[in-house]
Amino acid sequence: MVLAQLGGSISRAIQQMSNATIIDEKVLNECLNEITRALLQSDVQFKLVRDMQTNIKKIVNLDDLAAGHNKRKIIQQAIFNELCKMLDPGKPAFTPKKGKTSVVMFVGLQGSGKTTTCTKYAYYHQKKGWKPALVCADTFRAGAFDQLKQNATKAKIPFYGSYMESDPVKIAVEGVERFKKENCDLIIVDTSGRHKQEAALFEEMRQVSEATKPDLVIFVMDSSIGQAAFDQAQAFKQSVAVGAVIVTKMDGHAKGGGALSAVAATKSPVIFIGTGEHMDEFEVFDVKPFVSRLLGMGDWSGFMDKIHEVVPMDQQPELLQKLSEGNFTLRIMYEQFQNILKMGPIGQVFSMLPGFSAELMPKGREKESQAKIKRYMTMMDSMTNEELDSSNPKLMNESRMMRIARGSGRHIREVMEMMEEYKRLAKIWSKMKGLKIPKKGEMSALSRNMNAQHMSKVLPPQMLKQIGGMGGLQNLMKQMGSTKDMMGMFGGGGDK
Ligand SMILES: Nc1nc2c(ncn2[C@@H]2O[C@H](COP(=O)(O)OP(=O)(O)OP(=O)(O)O)[C@@H](O)[C@H]2O)c(=O)[nH]1
Repeated sequence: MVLAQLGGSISRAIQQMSNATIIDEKVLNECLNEITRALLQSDVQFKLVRDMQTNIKKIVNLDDLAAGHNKRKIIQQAIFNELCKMLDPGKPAFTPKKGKTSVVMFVGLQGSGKTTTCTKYAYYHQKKGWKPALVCADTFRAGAFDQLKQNATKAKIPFYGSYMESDPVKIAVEGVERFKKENCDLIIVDTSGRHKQEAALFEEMRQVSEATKPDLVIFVMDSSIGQAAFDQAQAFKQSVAVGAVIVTKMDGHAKGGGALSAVAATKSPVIFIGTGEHMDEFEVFDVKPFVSRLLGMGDWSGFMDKIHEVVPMDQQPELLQKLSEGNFTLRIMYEQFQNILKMGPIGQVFSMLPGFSAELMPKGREKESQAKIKRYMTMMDSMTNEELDSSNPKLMNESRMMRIARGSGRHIREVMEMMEEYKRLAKIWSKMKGLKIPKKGEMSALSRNMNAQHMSKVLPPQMLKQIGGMGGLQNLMKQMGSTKDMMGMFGGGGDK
């Protein structure tokens, strides 16, 4: 999970606040100071952090919060909203349409990860049914074409470039023309990342842009530069119409928060983040689900998208039906683990599950988590059908656990640990009972289908009263426009 340290610090600050018997000015200030320290450590600009603190204190007027209301949830919601505001540029980015040819030009400084990111972007869309192609118009860096060619070949994506031609504009125009003729619907042009002088670099970008008329220019930047991203993003924006940003190397640096907030301040939307060197270590950046995952509140709709992506179509209706019945058996957990092992970087998937805190899956510990999942599955392979399909927690007594431990060559302590994990997950998923889950391709329907009745099952009763009961909830949902965000905000069925 990216920004695990930042997310963990914020979640801990909120948790400590909620452990206080009375949440007064002092307790709130301590919580906010903790969050301020974490944000500054993530290199978020001081002014942005100060404004956030001021806004939260304005919103959360403790005197107005009558005793008994869920102050923690309300403060968490205020923190959630302010973090979203900090990361949201308030401007959507162009999104390519399948079947309609789009030309996307990548710009960014050498070392930012641009060439790798071009291929990740192409690969991501290829998996979603686009017909992408890559054009290497970086004639400055020797080896740029070879690198793009190697990446493209590995990802089985058509590419165009030249060892002979030195004019980047010529190569770009030829490449775009050729792939238009081949009916590619997403033509990606990689440009030079370095020149002797910056002016020459910006001039070349302008010429390539002039000649290829891209539908979207994506600026790629390395998150390790932190808040300095503001100046760099502004500089590129002044020379070519940057329409979106991809922030790379979010897996390696603690300064990612600074980079993300700085880019938002330039009003350029971040559309993806790079989370590693591999092709699938590439995540859509959507502010609310990102902040929701950061705070360990999960990202239900993102997880459902993943389920649709990896669960075989014929298994989906039955699995989703069982989940919506809130009947989370060990067999479902086993099937989930099988799917999760197929879904790609575990940290990315787990962070979408409500209740899996950001720190639970820090980068580099995925291997350990993967091994744990496999151990759990080995133990479940020694279970009977009755044990796998039962939702009666009392069924699993000591002698059964002894038998399972012996059968799987594990210690009974490990079986007990697995059962504890199962009970925790079952509790989280039980809150999803009755959730209407749309079919594949209608994920946005999740927000339409999840009407107030379902939401009222997930929200804490005091919160429902606070909102003004069912009527107030319907009204709030209309304002929110999308209940999937609300799911994230109210913990998405998290077990807190
Ligand atoms: N850890 C990590 N490494 C990354 C990420 N994105 C790119 N890289 C690595 O960063 C290094 C530089 O990436 P390149 O794709 O060569 O990008 P570049 O240096 O900007 O080269 P040009 O685009 O040709 O200017 C390579 O080793 C990549 O594997 C990321 O999200 N995480």
